Amino acid sequence: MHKNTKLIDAGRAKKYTGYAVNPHLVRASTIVFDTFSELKQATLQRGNRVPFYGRRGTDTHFALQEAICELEGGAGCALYPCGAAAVSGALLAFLQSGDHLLMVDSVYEPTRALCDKLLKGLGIETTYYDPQIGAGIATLLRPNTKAIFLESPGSLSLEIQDIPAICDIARQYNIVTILDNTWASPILCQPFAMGVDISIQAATKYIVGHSDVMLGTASANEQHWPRLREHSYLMGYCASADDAYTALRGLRTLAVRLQQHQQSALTVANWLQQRPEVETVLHPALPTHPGHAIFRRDFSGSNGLFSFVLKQGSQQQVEAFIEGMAHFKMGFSWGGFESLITATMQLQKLRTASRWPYSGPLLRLHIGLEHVDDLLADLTAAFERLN
Ligand SMILES: Cc1ncc(COP(=O)(O)O)c(CNNC(=O)CNC(=O)c2ccccc2[N+](=O)[O-])c1O
Repeated sequence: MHKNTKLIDAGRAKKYTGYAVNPHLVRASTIVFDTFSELKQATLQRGNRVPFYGRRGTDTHFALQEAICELEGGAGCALYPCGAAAVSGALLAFLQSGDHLLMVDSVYEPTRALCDKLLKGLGIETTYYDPQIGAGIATLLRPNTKAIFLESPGSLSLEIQDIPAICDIARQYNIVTILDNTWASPILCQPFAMGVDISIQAATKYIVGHSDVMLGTASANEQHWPRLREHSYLMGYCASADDAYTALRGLRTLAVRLQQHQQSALTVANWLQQRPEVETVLHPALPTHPGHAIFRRDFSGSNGLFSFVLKQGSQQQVEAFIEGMAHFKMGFSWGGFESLITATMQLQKLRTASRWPYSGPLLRLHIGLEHVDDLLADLTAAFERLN
C-alpha cells in the first residue's frame, strides 16, 4: 500500500471508528468495569492498547499509536505532552547513572541543554560527535556507552547523518540508537528499516500541521518496546485525547501538505542560490548539499524546513531583514501551514564537537502553504532592506 493511502487508513480500524469515518474522541480518566472478569482481562492487557485507566490511553490514543507504528514501522508507540518530553523520555528509558551517551553535535538546542544540565546531574556523561562521522563513530565508543542519539537532518543546520552506518556499529555493541525523526515526519524515511531502535516525532510539527497542539511520540522496535512502554508509564507521561484526535486529523493531509511545502521550498531554495548575498543554501534536496547522496538514498522527499547562510550581516541588518516581513514571522517551531523565519548569528557557539564552516548569519526558513510568489516577493523586499 502506498504511504499516501496508509495516511488515510492508519488508525481507522472499525473498533476505533464504529459507524463514523474518524476514530472516536474518548476523553477519560476512569475506565469502569462491570465484572471482575472484565477487570482482570483489562489488567492483564493494560499495556497493550486495552482500555484500563486514562493514563494508559483510550481508543483515541490507541488509534494514533497504531497509526504512527504503521507509518514508521515501529512495534509500539508512546505518547508524550511534547517533542521535548519524547526526547527526554526516550533517553531516560535507556540511560542510568554511570552510562555514556553519544549525542550528535547538530542536535536541537534544548536537547543539548537536557544533556548538559539534567543528564549530567544524573551522572550520565555526554560526548558530542560530528554529524558527518558515519561509521567513524566506532572511535568514540566506550565500555559504558549505552545510547547514540541522532537527528537527521539537523533541524537548524540541516546536516544529513549516515543513519544505517551508525546503526550498524551500534548493533555490534548492543548500543541503543535513538533518532529524532521529526524533520522526516513519519513518511519521508523508514527509521526502523534503517536499523534505528527508537524513533521520535515532535508531532507538534508536521503531524499536527496547524501550530495548535503540543505533542510528542516515541516508537520502538520489538526488542526495546517493553522498556520504553514501562518507562513512559512509570514517569506518568500521557497526552490528551483531544490532542491525539487532532494529530490523527493532521495525518490525513500530511502527504498533500508535505508535497506543497516541498515544492515551494525547493523553488525558494533555488531562488536563494542565485542571490549574491547568499553564501550557501542548506537544503538536503539540493545537489550542492554535502549530504545530498545520503539524502537521496534514505529519504523519499523533503519538506518546508531549510536554512541559508548570508555572506555577511550585522545583527541590525538581520533584524531589518526579518522585521519587515509580511509573511515570514519569527516563531520557535515549524511544520504548520504558515511560513516562519529564525536567525542564528553565530552557529559555532552551538557546536562543541565540529567546526561550522560559515561565519555569516544563518537564517532558517519554514516555507508554508502561502503562494510561493508572495514568499519570493517577501524575500526580495527583505534583501533590499539588507543592502
Ligand atoms: C528536531 C526537534 N525535536 C524536538 C523538538 C521539540 O518539540 P516540541 O516543541 O514539541 O517540544 C523540536 C522543536 N523545534 N523547535 C524549533 O526548532 C524552534 N527553534 C529553535 O529552538 C531555534 C530557533 C532559532 C535558533 C536556534 C533554535 N534552536 O533550535 O536551538 C525540534 O525541532
